[in-house]
Amino acid sequence: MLNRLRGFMTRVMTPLADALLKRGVSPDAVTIAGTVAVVVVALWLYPTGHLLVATLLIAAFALTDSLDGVMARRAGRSSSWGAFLDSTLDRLADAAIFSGLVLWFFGRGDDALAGGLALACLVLGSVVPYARARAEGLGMTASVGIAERADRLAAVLTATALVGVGLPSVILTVVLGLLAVASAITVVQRMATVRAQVRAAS
Ligand SMILES: CCCCCCCC/C=C\CCCCCCCC(=O)OC[C@H](COP(=O)(O)O[C@@H]1[C@H](O)[C@H](OP(=O)(O)O)[C@@H](O)[C@H](O)[C@H]1O)OC(=O)CCCCCCC/C=C\CCCCCCCC
Ligand SMILES: Nc1ccn([C@@H]2O[C@H](COP(=O)(O)O)[C@@H](O)[C@H]2O)c(=O)n1
Ligand SMILES: [Mg+2]
Ligand SMILES: [Mg+2]
Repeated sequence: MLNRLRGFMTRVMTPLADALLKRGVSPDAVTIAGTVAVVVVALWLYPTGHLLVATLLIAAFALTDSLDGVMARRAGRSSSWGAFLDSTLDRLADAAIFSGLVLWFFGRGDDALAGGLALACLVLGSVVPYARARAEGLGMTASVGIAERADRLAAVLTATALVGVGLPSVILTVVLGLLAVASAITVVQRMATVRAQVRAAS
């Protein structure tokens, strides 16, 4: 759903992208720095219970995933390497965010249900992009579904921030549950679209 905001994000990010390019910063550097920042914050501040600060930092750093692509396109430097690096490091960032929540809930957060649901989001959320990557590797497409990456991040980050400002933690439990279900549906949607393409080709 949020993928529709790509055009808007490009317009918002363009001045910053141009300024960074002018200073000699490469898209790859932004991809790597943004991922390292998300991973460090998620695995450090979530397990220690700093839910609000961690979420605000992660949301800011996660936006570098829009920035790097804008930079690559503005500089005419979009490359297969860049696409591979971007997608691979996205998986690390996603894994760190949900792992940080798992560590919190099974640690001092002391909520096994929320921890289990965060774990389900971690696993199902890694199958969603795998299905797309495998489809694309086989010459098909599968970039469909109700819970693509930007949707998953927006949902979990918003709910975590709300709990971080003091709202009941059941909000995050419910959102994690819905997100796990939405991720599973997205996997099924991607399998269905690949199956349809295979059938149409045979
Ligand atoms: C009480 C306090 C409340 C405060 C709440 C704060 C919480 C924060 C809430 C929301 C923040 C959302 C952050 C979301 C960041 C998303 C980043 C992102 O994914 O953007 C880039 C992305 C590009 O996608 P890629 O093609 O690089 O990625 C592909 C994707 O990962 C696929 O995964 P799959 O879908 O399959 O699971 C992979 O398969 C594929 O391999 C991979 O390549 O997407 C976009 O560009 C889409 C638009 C993103 C929209 C983000 C919305 C952000 C909302 C507000 C922004 C405000 C702007 C401020 C800018 C300030 C700049 C100076
Ligand atoms: N270091 C990078 C990062 C990205 N790219 C190119 O941008 C595309 C992804 O754009 P997003 O707006 O979705 O981040 C990616 O497929 C590459 O073509 C790049 O070249 N180098
Ligand atoms: Mg990117
Ligand atoms: Mg990306």
